[in-house]
Amino acid sequence: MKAAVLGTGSWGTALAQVLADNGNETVLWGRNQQETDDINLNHHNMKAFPDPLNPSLTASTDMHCIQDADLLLAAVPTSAIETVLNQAIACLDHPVIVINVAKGFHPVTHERMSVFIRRIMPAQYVKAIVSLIGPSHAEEVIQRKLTAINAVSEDEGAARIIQQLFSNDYFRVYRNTDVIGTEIGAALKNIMAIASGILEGIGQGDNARAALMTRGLAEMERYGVAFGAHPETFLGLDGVGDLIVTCTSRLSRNFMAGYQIGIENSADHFMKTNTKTVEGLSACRIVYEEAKERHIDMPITTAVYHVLYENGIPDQEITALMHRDLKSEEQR
Ligand SMILES: NC(=O)C1=CN([C@@H]2O[C@H](COP(=O)(O)OP(=O)(O)OC[C@H]3O[C@@H](n4cnc5c(N)ncnc54)[C@H](O)[C@@H]3O)[C@@H](O)[C@H]2O)C=CC1
Ligand SMILES: O=C(CO)COP(=O)(O)O
Repeated sequence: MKAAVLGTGSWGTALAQVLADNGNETVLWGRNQQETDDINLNHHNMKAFPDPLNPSLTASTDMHCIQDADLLLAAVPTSAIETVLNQAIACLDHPVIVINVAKGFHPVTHERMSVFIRRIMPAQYVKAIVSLIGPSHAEEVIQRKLTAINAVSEDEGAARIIQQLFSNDYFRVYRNTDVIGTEIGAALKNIMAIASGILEGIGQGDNARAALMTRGLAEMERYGVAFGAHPETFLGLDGVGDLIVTCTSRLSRNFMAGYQIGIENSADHFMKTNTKTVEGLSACRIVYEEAKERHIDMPITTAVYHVLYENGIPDQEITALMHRDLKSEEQR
């Protein structure tokens, strides 16, 4: 198989290395010449990692590098995916399996990533769409540390191909057909990771984090089910799995965003200065708006929304959450 990976960021580079480790010819497309030179000449992507890369990886800033690929893996943030896929479409002349790894929603239409990709990719260029999502810090995958993730598609044959293609000694791929539940789980856990970082930043402890993760999971499931997800999906890699890895780790940019906001007891400075990919910021806005319209009870998302977008004070939002009407709380 020849694979083309769009994006020379941390996740694109790490997944390209998994493909290269498995013997696939793999090229990365990126917009930054310095990064593609670093990959081609030094077998490094210093902007993303200090670790050396599989030397068989190549990179290019010319989108024509995707032309003979069997597989197109989009590894750019949700905010950039439309621009980048449109550039890719202009260079395609044959059908490919499209893999999405972004966790979030289209910033304007609020579509899940696979829905958005299906809408903008001309049907004659799409063999299948698969989301490859799960608890997976790129910093660990690049060091070939053990990771398990889901290949998600309604097309079980395509999910099976992706499962075989990526699985190896350190990377184990499961399959799931609940596209709605997995994509919603992978997006909403970023909101909970921001909340978890806030708790850490304001000096709360393990009890608070356990409560947040448990109630956060209930919220993710409630939202997902309202959109047609299977509730059991949220007990899998794209629910509780990804929730654990991001709510408890300083490798998570969403957690670290929350941590800074918690320390400062305000999101003001962070929102004005952040340049990193923190998908939970736009996911929070989108989920807040969608939940409001559909009357889905999302107390943690609402509190994070107040902090990020309405100058809410983190410790006051937490006090308000603790004083919610007890009668409305279910047992779990
Ligand atoms: N880093 C990780 O551990 C994981 C990331 N993801 C998801 O993967 C997606 C990408 O994340 P990362 O690779 O970590 O982000 P990153 O910030 O490390 O890299 C993003 C890449 O996209 C490129 N890019 C951004 N805007 C662009 C534009 N307008 N045109 C062309 N290229 C553009 C950047 O140049 C960079 O190469 C996100 O949705 C993230 O949630 C999912 C699982 C793990
Ligand atoms: O999705 C991830 C791990 O599964 C990466 O999390 P962050 O985007 O918060 O770094």
